[in-house]
Amino acid sequence: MRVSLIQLEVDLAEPAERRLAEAAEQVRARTGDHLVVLPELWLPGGWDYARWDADAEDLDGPTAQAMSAAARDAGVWLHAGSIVERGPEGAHYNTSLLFGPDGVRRAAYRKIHRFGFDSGEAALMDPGTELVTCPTPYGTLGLATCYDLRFPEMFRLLLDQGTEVLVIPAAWPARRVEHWRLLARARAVENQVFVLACNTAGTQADMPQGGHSMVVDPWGEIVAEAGAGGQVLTAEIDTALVAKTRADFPVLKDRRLG
Ligand SMILES: NC(=O)CCC(=O)C(=O)O
Repeated sequence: MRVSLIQLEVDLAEPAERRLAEAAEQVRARTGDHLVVLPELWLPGGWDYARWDADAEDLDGPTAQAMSAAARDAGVWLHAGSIVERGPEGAHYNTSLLFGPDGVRRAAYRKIHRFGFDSGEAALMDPGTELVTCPTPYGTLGLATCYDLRFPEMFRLLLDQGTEVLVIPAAWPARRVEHWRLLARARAVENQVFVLACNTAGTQADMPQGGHSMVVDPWGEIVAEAGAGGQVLTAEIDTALVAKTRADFPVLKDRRLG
């Protein structure tokens, strides 16, 4: 399958409507791809906490509607990155959305691990509680978001739910970009899955973003990697490699602790 990771250079000085229209245009331009991925919180910004309450939307709000239409127009599976979801009773979630090529929402994942050590996201967002996987014609996708990448136990659980391709949108800063590169490969190697890790570029709320979106195969090889700036990273991947890797090097059969 052909995948494209749209590493958006998020400029929060730009009006949100323009950023939404531009992102939708970039998705529409990916006709011919099978799966397109956008980063975490690319519309409200991953680090501009002050905007989150005002920018919160419901699951069928303006971002979801624009992304649904773009997925349908392009005829692609679209992981639309994440929104600030306005949940029931004043709750807020960092929720990623997956649309099928018909524009129908197939999955919504509320980020489980919140970043900030009692401030920022950890203080302002509520934690998700459910793992999310979604079957597609190209294999089962397992959804995770940014900071989740640091919690390997989550990925074992996603593996046990059939994940073959992990899709991980992020707003990961430049100062820890080597952690990002290392952990994306580690999650691929230890679970023998493809990892599609789509980061943001640019600077948000004085926090330079790391870029370096990556497509990693189940052997841990980097199939494609972006630079630091805004970029569309496209790669061909063969998801049959998941079963082949697990058969040729059956390390997962030696698990003893669950
Ligand atoms: N948006 C995030 O989850 C940031 C995570 C991060 O900066 C880190 O894990 O380091």
